[in-house]
Amino acid sequence: LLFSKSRFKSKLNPSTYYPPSLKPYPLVGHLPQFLGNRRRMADWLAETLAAAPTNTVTFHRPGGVRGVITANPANVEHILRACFDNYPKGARSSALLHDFLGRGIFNSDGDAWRAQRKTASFEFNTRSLRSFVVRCVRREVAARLIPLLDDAADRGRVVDLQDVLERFAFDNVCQVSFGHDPAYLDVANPDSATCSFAEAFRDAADLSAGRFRYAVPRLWRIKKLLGVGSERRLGESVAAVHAFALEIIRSREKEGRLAGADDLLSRFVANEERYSEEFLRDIVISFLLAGRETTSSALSWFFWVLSSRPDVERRILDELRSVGGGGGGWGGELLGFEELREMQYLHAALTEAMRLYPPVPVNSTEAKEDDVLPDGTVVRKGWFVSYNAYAMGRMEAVWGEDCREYRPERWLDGEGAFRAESPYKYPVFHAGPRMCLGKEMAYIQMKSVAACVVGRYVFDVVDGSCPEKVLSLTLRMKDGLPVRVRRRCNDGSS
Ligand code: HEM
Repeated sequence: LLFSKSRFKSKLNPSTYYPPSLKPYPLVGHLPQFLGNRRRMADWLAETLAAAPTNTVTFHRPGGVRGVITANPANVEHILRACFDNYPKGARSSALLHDFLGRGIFNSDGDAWRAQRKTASFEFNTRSLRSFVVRCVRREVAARLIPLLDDAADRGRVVDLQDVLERFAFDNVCQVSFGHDPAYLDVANPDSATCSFAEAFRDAADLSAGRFRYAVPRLWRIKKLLGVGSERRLGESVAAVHAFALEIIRSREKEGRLAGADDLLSRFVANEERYSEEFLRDIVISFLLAGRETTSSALSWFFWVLSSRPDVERRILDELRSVGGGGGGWGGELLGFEELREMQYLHAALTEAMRLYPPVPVNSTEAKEDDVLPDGTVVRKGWFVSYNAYAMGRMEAVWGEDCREYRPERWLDGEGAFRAESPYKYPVFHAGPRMCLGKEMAYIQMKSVAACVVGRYVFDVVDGSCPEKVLSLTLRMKDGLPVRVRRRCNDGSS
């Protein structure tokens, strides 16, 4: 009896139970399973977590480093809120990202994080920043996005929509963060300084993220010491990004806060607190990283999902007409904040796309002390503890039997108004004290772009099969999203 009881307990306790396909190997832990599934990592992890008794699995890395990945909302709440102090980003992640992000808000814990969070959350919540964001987005849509898509429609050109959206987001977040317009979407008039900054930024982000994927954890340190390979390239791109950011900071400090300058850097410079150049550089780089690929990832997946859902597109068009059609047209006009706020169905359609394709698919912390998660999973000091937002969107236990279906209606109440869910069930924007500061800004940007684009154009996706996913800091499409662009007819039909 005792024997069978302990067997039963170990099956229920995910810290000791492994399904046959997930038995760790001596010395190398789960590395063979990770390597075997590297091309479909996101879906493999989602399947593995769905099959686990409490949607939580303990993983072994080579060298015995262990960690827990969960898709269980009670565990997520425990990590992100109830025991927040026990789950900082931790020394490992901080070391991997330090060259690029320094002590910026994304890469700091404790008092350094708290101080930045306090100032930044005050600024992010001001009405003047919100109107500044709306102005920047409208300008970028009118002056660059529409001309680019009109040109593609006139010439019947195929465009990589993911690339277009990433360029759009980069311009936008640079303007909001430090009042600089890199004109990266202005593909017809490339400015070499801008391109090299944007490309150095992209390389620095990709190569820093690559450090997390080393099978031999400290190999990158040896490469850095020797100045070879990816570490040499990382050093060069980080130096270029830092130099560019410092140049802007110095000129801003000289000018002080310019009359009417609403960007985040000017606001930090104008603060009574005197911040060092390094502090300002790190925080600005963190903002750029936060806003650069997140909204573009969300919009790329949204447009891909929409390409096979004319019913959802029709409802967005109806809503557009009801809020902003002006002269009775089908929208596509540049909407203001109030009109965007009224677009509850569009809000739901974007939120639902991010449930299935969260821009930040996985997020990790490091346990400061031993702990037990609400589902009984044992966590040891120093282990990584991650939640997997991608898997959570595909969990029957969280969203019900239709969890894999794209259904914006699940976010609407009987009156058609958007109804938010618990952030622990939907941690797409993180949750608890470190919740995303740019959520409102992101929705303004995404809704403006989606409203304008759906109202004016029809995209024919060149290859209709599901794009291959790249699981990095953000969920990108490996080969982009090539589309043919057509102008929508005046009556809204395609
Ligand atoms: C769809 C778009 C976005 C999504 C899904 C998203 C999601 C997230 C997530 C998951 C985190 C937690 C990351 C971590 O702790 O490692 C985060 C943090 C953050 N986000 Fe966003 N984000 C989005 C857009 C933005 C934008 C446009 C900004 C503005 C610059 C922004 C600013 C921030 C900041 C400053 C933090 C750090 C908060 C802290 O650590 O206290 N985000 N976001």
